[in-house]
Amino acid sequence: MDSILNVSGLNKSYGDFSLRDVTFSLPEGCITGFIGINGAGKTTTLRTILGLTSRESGHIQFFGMDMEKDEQQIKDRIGIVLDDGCFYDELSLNEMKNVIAPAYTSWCEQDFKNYLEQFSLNPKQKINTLSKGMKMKYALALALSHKAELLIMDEPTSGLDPMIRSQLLKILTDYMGNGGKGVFFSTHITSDLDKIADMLIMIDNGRIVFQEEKDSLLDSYRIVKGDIRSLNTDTRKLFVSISETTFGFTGITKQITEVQKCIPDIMIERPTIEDIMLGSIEGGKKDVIPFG
Ligand SMILES: Nc1ncnc2c1ncn2[C@@H]1O[C@H](COP(=O)(O)OP(=O)(O)OP(=O)(O)O)[C@@H](O)[C@H]1O
Repeated sequence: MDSILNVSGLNKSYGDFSLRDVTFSLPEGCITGFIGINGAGKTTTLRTILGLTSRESGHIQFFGMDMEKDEQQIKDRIGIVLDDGCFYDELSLNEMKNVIAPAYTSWCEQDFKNYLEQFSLNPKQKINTLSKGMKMKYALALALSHKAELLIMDEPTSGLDPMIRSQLLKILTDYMGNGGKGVFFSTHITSDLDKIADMLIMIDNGRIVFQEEKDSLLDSYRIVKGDIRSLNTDTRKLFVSISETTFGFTGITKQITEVQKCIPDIMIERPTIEDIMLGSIEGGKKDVIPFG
C-alpha cells in the first residue's frame, strides 16, 4: 500500500507539553483513527502537520510532496475539518463559501449544493446561528466539495448526538466508496472507530504508542479476570495494565498463552478499542482503572 501521508521525527513544545519524535504514516485506502485521551496531543499533531502551527523539527510529506515546498498544492488536495471551524460568524453559509471556494482549483459548486441539501443546511443562515452539529456538517460540506483526496478531521464527532454521529460515519464510508484515498480523524470516542476504522494510531503524552490495523490490534490483546492471589511479580509482568479490587483483578495482556499457562481459573474476554487505549496510557499499570 502507498502512503498518502508520512510524518517523521516531529517535535514541538508548548511549555510543559511536547510532541516527541512523532512518526507515523497513513496508507492509501484507509480510514485511520487517531486516538488518545484529553491532552494527549492529537490537535497539536494535526495542526502541526497542516502547517497551522510551527514545529521545532520533523519531516512531513503528503502524496509524496514536501509540506514546506508544496503547501498550496497539498492543501488543494486535502479536506480539513477543525474543531474551531475558523469561520467568520457574521457571514451566511453561502457568503463564507464564497470566501473559501476560490482557494481550491477543483471547487465543485454542485457538490456543495448537494451536501447542503443532504445536511438540511440553509445557505442563507448565518454561521453564528448554527448549532455545533450544524457547524460540523457545514465544515464537512466545504471539505468535501473540492474533490479532496484526503480528509483530515479533528474530533468531528465530539459533542454530537448519536444520530448526527452515525450520519457522519456513513458520509465517511460513502466518501471512501466514492474514490476518497483516505480519512484521518482524531477522537476520544473510540466506539465510532469500532464501526468504521481500518487503522488506528494512538498518541499519549506527545508520543506515538502504536500504529496498527484495527482488526489485528483487537486480536492481539485480551482482557483477563482472575483471583488477586494469582498476581505476583512474575505474573504481573505479563500485563500491559492491571486494576485490582479486594478479591479480583482485571488485566489487559498481549501474552494470553503465557497467562493461561501461569494463572489458573481465569475469565478471558475480547477488549474494545477503549480498553486498549486506556490500558496503553502512560502509568496505566498502576494508576488507571482501564475497564469495568
Ligand atoms: N496554544 C497552546 N499553548 C500552550 N499549550 C497548548 C496550546 N495548545 C495545546 N497546548 C497544550 O498541549 C497539550 C496537548 O493538547 P492537545 O489539544 O493537542 O490535546 P488533544 O489530544 O487534542 O486533547 P483533547 O482530546 O482534549 O482535544 C495540552 O496540555 C494543552 O494544554
